[in-house]
Parts: sequence; structure tokens; C-alpha cells
Amino acid sequence: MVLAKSKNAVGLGNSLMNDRFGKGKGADMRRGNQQGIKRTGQNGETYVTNAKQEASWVKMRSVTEQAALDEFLSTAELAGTDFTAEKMNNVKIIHRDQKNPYLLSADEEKRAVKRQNANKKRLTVPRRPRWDEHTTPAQLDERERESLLEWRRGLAELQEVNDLLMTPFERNLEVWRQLWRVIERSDLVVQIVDARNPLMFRCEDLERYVKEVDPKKNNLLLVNKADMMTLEQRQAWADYFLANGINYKFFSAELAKEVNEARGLVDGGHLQDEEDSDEDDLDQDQGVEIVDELAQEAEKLNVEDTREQHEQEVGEEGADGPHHPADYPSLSDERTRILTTDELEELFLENAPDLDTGPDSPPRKTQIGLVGYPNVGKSSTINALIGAKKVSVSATPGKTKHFQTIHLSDSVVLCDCPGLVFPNFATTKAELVCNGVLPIDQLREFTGPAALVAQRIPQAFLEAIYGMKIYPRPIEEGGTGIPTGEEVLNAYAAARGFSTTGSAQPDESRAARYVLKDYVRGKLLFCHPPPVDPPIDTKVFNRDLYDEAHLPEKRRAALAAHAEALVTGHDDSSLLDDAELGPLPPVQGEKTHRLDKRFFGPGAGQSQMNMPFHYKYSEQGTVMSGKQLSGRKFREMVALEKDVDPAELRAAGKKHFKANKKIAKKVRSEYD
Ligand SMILES: Nc1nc2c(ncn2[C@@H]2O[C@H](COP(=O)(O)OP(=O)(O)OP(=O)(O)O)[C@@H](O)[C@H]2O)c(=O)[nH]1
Repeated sequence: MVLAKSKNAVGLGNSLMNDRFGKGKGADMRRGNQQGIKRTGQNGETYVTNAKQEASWVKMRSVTEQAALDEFLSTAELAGTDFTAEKMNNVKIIHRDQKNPYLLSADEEKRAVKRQNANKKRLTVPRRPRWDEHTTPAQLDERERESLLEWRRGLAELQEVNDLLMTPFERNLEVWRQLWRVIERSDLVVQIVDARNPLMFRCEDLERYVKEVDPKKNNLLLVNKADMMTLEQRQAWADYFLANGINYKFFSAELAKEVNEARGLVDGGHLQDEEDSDEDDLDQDQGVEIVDELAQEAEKLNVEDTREQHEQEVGEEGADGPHHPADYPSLSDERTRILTTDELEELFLENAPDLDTGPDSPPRKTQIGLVGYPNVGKSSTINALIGAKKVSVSATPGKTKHFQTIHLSDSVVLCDCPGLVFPNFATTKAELVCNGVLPIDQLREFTGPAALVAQRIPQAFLEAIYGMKIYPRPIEEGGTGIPTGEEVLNAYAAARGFSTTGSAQPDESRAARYVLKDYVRGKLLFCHPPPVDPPIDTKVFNRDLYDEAHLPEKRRAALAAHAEALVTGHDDSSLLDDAELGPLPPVQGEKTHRLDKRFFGPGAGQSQMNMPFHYKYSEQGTVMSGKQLSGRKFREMVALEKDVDPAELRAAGKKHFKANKKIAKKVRSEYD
């Protein structure tokens, strides 16, 4: 019997033949010698292997995913030889493409985490080889290649022998060279991490490496996006960081930006509005007043947090306790404080070692290196610090490619390193997508990440935020009581009218892109608890994130109006349409009512002081005590009042500043 050879056979021989001599590949290969070779991986991701003589800007492309052949070829390139010689030297293929586990069961995950913990110490960053004034550039180049090769072999072995899944860590020598330079020149290395999963983004070995380069250098963990956390969550993480001796601070580039914007709006508004300056001069003062007020409210944020905490702690006894910030000395809780930009700058100087410039050397500025994964908010942090837009900010991972220096003041220089993915363990690729490490637009396998979203975000909140109805399989028919990823995507696709061409089925893949981006962006919010013993229940940890305060303004208004319509009997389901996403199907009444009860009933959710601008206001007759109104929310409200898209309002920005300001005032007076 002759066995047909599998069409899908993917041995090295096949890979080589296909790659070298497959249709149209020869030319690619030749081009690759000059330009680097762009490839498409098994999961649809693209990546590039470096050719030897590339221009440096080409070399800076991130190389994070490599299949067998590419790993083999670039290993050969790094080793300064071609692949034939490498093969003859009997170098074995050191890395197979990672498995793509769908999702792990609780037991599997436990086992995986155990294996990860046992091997944690082996997660290293590559070291720059030693060099001195006698080392020639060519020698250094060769040593650096060797060092990277050794490092990659070690990690590949770690993965293979222990069956561990790793982040698609950076393999491009040029990117690591940027990091080495940033570390060498920095007095303080600030690792920026995403507050939703700080440990996933923290590289412990980087801290060790910083100390190895010079024991006088210091490390700081900056937990950015802290606006996404509740005070309780910050407390839990603060306890963990302190217990583990981690030098950390909370920050929010987004909040800092809003304060900057509020200030800039006034300045910019004056400049732009010269032509109608005689309209009413009084307005300028009022504008300044509004912004001053906003800024003051932002400054009060941490005090408010502290007060709230104090009131919780003292309970009834302290009901008529102190009311002035200065009356809370014991609660000036530095542990959970979200720093302002001024405080952050001060902190940089405090944490940097004393500069040993010597009597003859000129005084120099303190160098602060900013390092972190793509998308954790390095550019946003820098923008917030310089208070003006100098670095372009994007929601697409991997924008900053070369490190840049920014002279922040007479005493501080910031050094922004390209976003790079450090080697770290991951349980699943789905987790990597949800953490924003793998780009969503290039995603083919979306069921795993969608399942994580469905598991983490309560059904009722998903329904409320998207104004849709999810139909999970009933428990008696084998359902779990929690919708599957597919069920969520189906509901979303149906609500938005996304259907596949031809078969007119719900377009889950398109729905997945929206839902997953909302998750990465934090519209669908989930924060990981610190890994403590006994473990913290993630549902309890996150429960305060799914209340009415966390719904976008428009949805809140629409739902409230709809609830009222139900009471008065004038049901208008069009109120539930989302202007950004298109109309929803009709007949939402019963669902909304149920949601209102579940979410918006008395005591159903506690508001959190995690946004900068807050004051009491009422909406649709509901008093929402202690809610905050950020600059963005404020814009949304004005947009709602003017019946325009908030994005439009923002774009119009300074031009219509005065007109908007009047509306803003009106809205505020109505809601105050
Ligand atoms: N909610 C919230 N979002 C933030 C914060 N900081 C940054 N973001 C958002 O996170 C995304 C990524 O921010 P960037 O500043 O571009 O991130 P980066 O680390 O510089 O990314 P690379 O340039 O790719 O290295 C953007 O959509 C920001 O708006 C924050 O403090 N809070």
C-alpha cells in the first residue's frame, strides 16, 4: 500500500524547499539578502529576519515570532555564517513554533504556573558583552551577536525541555542594542507596566541587569494606567509590592494628559479665538475658572480616595470626622497615591543616585531611562511629562522604534527606549492577545481571547455596554451559566449587523476585533489580582468595575432614558442605538429593565474615585453621588447636549472653545 504524503507536512526539508524554491520565493530570497525577509507565520502574523547588511532603520523592525526555518536562518545569520555551514556544524534547530493551546483548565493552569515559577530565574535579558577602549567595533559587533545567540539558545532550551509557553519575546539584536544603550546611560531605569497585569509586564531580570551594569543605578516600577484600578485594587497591589520589596509608584498618563489638556484648552483657546475676542471677554475668565477648578479637582483625587478609605475604616464612629485634607495625616497614603506629573518628576530625581561628576567634569543632567512593553504607555507618560505633544501616541503596539532623548528640564533628561517584549512565561496565546502583546489586526485565532473576555466580563455588563442580548446555552442543556466567547461574538455581530458575505452568518471575526480592542483599551475592564496566598477571587477583586459609573456616558443616558420610558409606557428602543456602532435590533425593553435592576439598583455598585475630576451631578433624575467627570466625559456630555460625536467635538477643539465652554457651563449648572 502506498501512503499518500500529507500535504501539511512541515519538516525542515519541506520548509527549506518551499521557502527557497517555492513559487515566487526565489526572488524573495534574493531580495532578502539585501532587505531582510518578510514572512507570514502559521497564525497569520508577519515577521522579518535580518539580512546582514541592512540599513539600521530596517533592522529595527521587531522580530518576535519565528518558525523553525526562520529561527534556523537567523541563528545562522547571528552566528555569522550561512545556514549550510550551520547545518554541517550540526547545530540543531533550537526552537519549534509554540503550541497554540486554546484555553487551559484550572488544573492545567495550576501546573503551568508551577512550572513557570520553578524556572522563573532563567528568564533573562541578553547581556551586552564586556568591552573597553581596546575593543574594535567589529569585535564588539561579533561578541554581541554571540551573546544574543547564546541567550536565544538558552531560552529555546528552557521552552522545549519544560514545555513552557513564552511571550513572543524580542529577538532582534538591534532592539536589544537600544536597550543596552538606554541602560548604560541612565541613572534611574523606570520600567513602565500596565496596571491591569503588572507582573506580566515586569521583567525582574532587567532590574538585576541594571544593577550589574552599575550598582549605583536604580530601578523603579511605574504602574501606569492606574486610573483603570479601584482604590481597593491599588491597595492590594501596594501590599504585594511592599511585601516583595518592589520600588513602585502608581501613575496615570491619561489622567495627567486630561489635566494638561484642561490647562492647554484655556491657553490654546485664547490664542485661537482672537477673531471673536470682542465677543465677551468675561468668557476667558470663566474659562480659566473652569479649568482651574478641574485642575484642583484632579489634585484632590488622592485626597478624596484617602477620605473615602478613612470613612470606610472609621465607619459609623467617624461619621462626623474631619473634612479637610489636612485632617487626614495618618491617611496621606503614599502607597496607593496616583502621582501627578510634578510629583513624578520629583520622584525621578529622588530615586536617581547622586551624580558623581567629579571636580573637573562638567555638571550633567540626571538621565532617566523609560523601558517597557509596547503599548504600556511610555509615549503617553512622556507626553504627560512634557505637557505638550512631542512623541506620537498610538494604540498600535510597537510605534517607538529608536530610543530618543527628551530634555525635560535643566536637571532631567528622559530616554525613551523602543517598546520591547521581554521573555516571560504566558499560559496561553489568548492571554497575550488580551494583554495587548499580540496585535489584534493580525489575529486569525480569536476564539481563545474571546473566551477569556466572556469569562472575565460579566454577561450583564457586556449586554449593558453594547446594548445587546447574549443567549448563553441554558444550564439544563449543558451550559455553564457563563456565555462562551462565541456566544458573545454572535450577539455582538447580530446587534451590529455584522454578517459574513455569502452565507450571511454573524461575522464573529469582525466582532472579535471590536470586542478585543475594547478589552485591550480598557473599555471592557479587568484587572488581575496580585498572586498571594490564599489567592484573591478575581470576581470579587473586579466586582466594582462593572457598575453604572463604568459605562460610557452615552450608554448611561440611553439606558436611563429607556428605563424611564418603560415606566411612562413610552418605549423608544432607538434610544439604545449606539451612534458609533449603528442601530440595535428592537425589543430590548425587558432586558434593559433587568439590567437596570441588577446594575443600577440601590447599592448595586460602589463608585470609585479613580478619575480626576469629580463632582456630584444628577442625570435623568438619578442622583449619582461621588461620581467623577473627567475631561473626556465632560466632552461627551457636551457632545450629547449638542448632539454631535465627541470625536468631532474634540477635533473642533480650540476653534469652538468659547461656544463649547458656554454649553459646558450650561450642562454643569444643570447637573450640579
Ligand atoms: N486609561 C489609560 N490609558 C492609557 C494610559 N497611558 C496610555 N494609555 C493608552 O494606552 C495606549 C498606548 O499608549 P502609548 O503611550 O502609545 O504606549 P507606548 O508604550 O509608548 O507604546 P509603543 O510606542 O508602542 O512602545 C494608548 O491608546 C493610550 O491612550 C493611562 O494612564 N490610562
